[in-house]
This record gives sequence, C-alpha cells and structure tokens, in this order.
Amino acid sequence: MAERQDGFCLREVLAAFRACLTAEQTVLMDPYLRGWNGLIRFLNSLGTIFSFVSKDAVTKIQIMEKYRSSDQRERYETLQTMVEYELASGLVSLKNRGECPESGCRTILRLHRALHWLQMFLEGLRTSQEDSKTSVICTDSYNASLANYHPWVIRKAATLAFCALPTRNAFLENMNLGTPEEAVDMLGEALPYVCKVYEITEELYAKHKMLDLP
Ligand SMILES: CCCCCCCC/C=C\CCCCCCCC(=O)N[C@@H](COP(=O)(O)O)[C@H](O)/C=C/CCCCCCCCCCCCC
Repeated sequence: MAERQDGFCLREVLAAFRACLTAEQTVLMDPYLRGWNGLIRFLNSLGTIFSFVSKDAVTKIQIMEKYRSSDQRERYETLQTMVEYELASGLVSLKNRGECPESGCRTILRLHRALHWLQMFLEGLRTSQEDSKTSVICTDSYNASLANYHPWVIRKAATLAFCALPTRNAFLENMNLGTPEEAVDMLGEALPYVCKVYEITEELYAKHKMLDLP
C-alpha cells in the first residue's frame, strides 16, 4: 500500500483515547470525540463502500460536538457530568427512543458499543498471524459485539463491506506507524488506554442501568 498522503497516523488517534482518561477515572468528552474523528478519517480512506458506516458515526459525533459548543457545554465536559446532567434534567428516555432521540447518553452509548468492536478488532489484528484475513478478524469482532445491536440488513451490509478490507499487512502499514511489526508494538502499548476508556464507560452506564437505552 502506498504511503498515505493525508497525514493520518493512528498514533494520534490512540493518543486521543489516552488523553480521555483523568486521574479521577472520568472520561473527557473532547479527546473522545477527537479520537472518533480520527477513526472516521481512516475509515473514509478505505473506500466509499464504508460510507454508510462513517455517515452514521459522523452524525453521532456531530450531535455531541453540538452539545460541547452549546450554552450547556460544561455539562458535557466528561461522560460522567453528561450522565448526571441528562438524568437529573429528564433528558434521557429509558423506554422510548422517540422521546429523546438525540440525548447525549444514547448517542455516546452507540459509539461506546462501536468502541468495543474497535478494541476487539485491533486486538485481533495485533495478535493474528501475518497471513490472517482482515475481513475475518473484522467479521468475528463485529459478530461478537456491535452486530448484536443491528438489524439483519445492516449486519448483511457490514459483512459484505468487510470483504473489501485490505490484507493484514497492508492494513497495518496504512495506520502509518512504520512497519507492520512496529504497528503491532504500538497497538500493544496503546490498546490498554482504549480498553480503560471502554471499561469506565461500561461501568458508568451499568451503574445507571443505561446499557440498553433505546
Ligand atoms: C486505524 C484504526 C483501525 C481501525 C479503523 C476503524 C475505523 C472505524 C471507524 C468507525 C467505526 C464504526 C463506527 C460505527 C458506529 C455505529 C453506531 C451504530 O451502531 N449505529 C446504529 C444504531 O444507531 P441508532 O439507529 O440507534 O441511532 C446504526 O443503525 C448503524 C448504522 C450504520 C452501520 C454500522 C455498521 C458498523 C460496522 C462497524 C465496523 C466498521 C468497519 C471498519 C473497517 C475497518
């Protein structure tokens, strides 16, 4: 795969997820969204076949960016302050999606589920053999995570799109972290931060019984 012209480097994305974590074990919203924006850039570079995925993710990121530039921006400084504020203000519907279709809590929950997929996918890439198929790693991690929340038609479209993914080494080179071996080392160092962000968020949502928000 040719060297990237767009300056994308996965290091910055992983650094953003690291920057989400505070000493108080809270998750900062701005680096969280920055991490997602970096991932979308990468996704877009994989071809238009993934447009339906990036469109949905971009919509969700924009909902959250809107909150962060609104009068209530401090309420959305961390995932914890967002949950506290939206629950106390009746801005989250636990039963009916139509009541609060753009709450921060439900929007972040969708990204949070996708983060679970990302975590498994990157771990799969990192630990797989050189001749492993990226499409298989991606399908397995999708089926073990996000697919459980998607209807048949989305699962079908996603699984078809995965077939267009490049080979494992081409994919690792495309992350712009050096050789595939160097990329694997970097993933080993950085993935624990992504996992920590995932764990803290999962605990927060479980504590407030919000893991199934419609
Ligand atoms: C350099 C790093 C390597 C990995 C690069 C991966 C880049 C990934 C970027 C984004 C990941 C996908 C984010 C998808 C968010 C999906 C949120 C969601 O579940 N939305 C559904 C529910 O929303 P509501 O209707 O309740 O509002 C929505 O229905 C979904 C629609 C679109 C389809 C989502 C398919 C997800 C496939 C995820 C795998 C992406 C494949 C990337 C291939 C490397």
